[in-house]
Amino acid sequence: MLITEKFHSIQGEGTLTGVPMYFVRTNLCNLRCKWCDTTYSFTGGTEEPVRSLIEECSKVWEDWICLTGGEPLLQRDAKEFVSSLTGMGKKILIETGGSLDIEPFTKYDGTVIDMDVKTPSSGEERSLKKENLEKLRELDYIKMVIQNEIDFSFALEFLKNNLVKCEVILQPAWGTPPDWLVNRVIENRLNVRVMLQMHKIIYGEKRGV
Ligand SMILES: C[S@@+](CC[C@H](N)C(=O)[O-])C[C@H]1O[C@@H](n2cnc3c(N)ncnc32)[C@H](O)[C@@H]1O
Ligand SMILES: Nc1nc2[nH]cc(C(=O)O)c2c(=O)[nH]1
Ligand code: SF4
Ligand SMILES: [Mg+2]
Repeated sequence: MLITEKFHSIQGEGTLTGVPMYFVRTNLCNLRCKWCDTTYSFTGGTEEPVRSLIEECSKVWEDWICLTGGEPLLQRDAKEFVSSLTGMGKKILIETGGSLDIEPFTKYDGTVIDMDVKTPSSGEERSLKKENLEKLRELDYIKMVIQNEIDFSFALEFLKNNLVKCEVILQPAWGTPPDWLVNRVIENRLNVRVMLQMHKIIYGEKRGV
């Protein structure tokens, strides 16, 4: 697998926020979100044999591995990585942009999928693989990054037009006032969760945290 970085931290986003995890960040992404905070994963990277990555991850003290990127589903060995480690009892949170087929990764009990539905401010709002919506399980969740009123309206429309079985998280694009988003959710009586990127609140905008 082509790797950008690996580090120990707590999960900073989504329903598992606060849970200690070992992060494996793969290199390369097929999307180019305008506000992407991880553009350093677009180039470079170090090729690491999947077998040695599996061995390394099987030995970490954390119950959870966070497989992120870049776009981790682009990696040919991602399935082997997930099937081997879940087979050994590790749990894996997979962060994906939503444009690639998630089905192979929903077959394992030990996985949770965090799937973005890209909003207009990303410039990638047409990238969603729609079939993925039916494949999400109850424990998975959808994340929409909200930067402005257009994104919020997009989220409203999306939730009106799609039957979503799992939790929906609205995450302010970093720098967007969270109180604005919370007020919009309340005004619209939206049953979603608003969550911030806690690792950036704790450490600031840094790599490897
Ligand atoms: C860096 S991406 C990597 C995984 C995958 N490519 C994806 O987009 O889900 C991890 C998460 O960070 C979010 N993210 C990236 N830049 C952000 C920003 N500036 N503000 C808020 N969330 C951001 C993405 O939307 C995604 O949910
Ligand atoms: N602590 C921490 N939590 C995260 N959750 C998703 C991340 C990501 O960049 O994919 C991330 C990250 O970079 N750090
Ligand atoms: S899909 Fe994820 S890694 Fe790729 S550009 Fe968008 S936020 Fe960044
Ligand atoms: Mg990040």
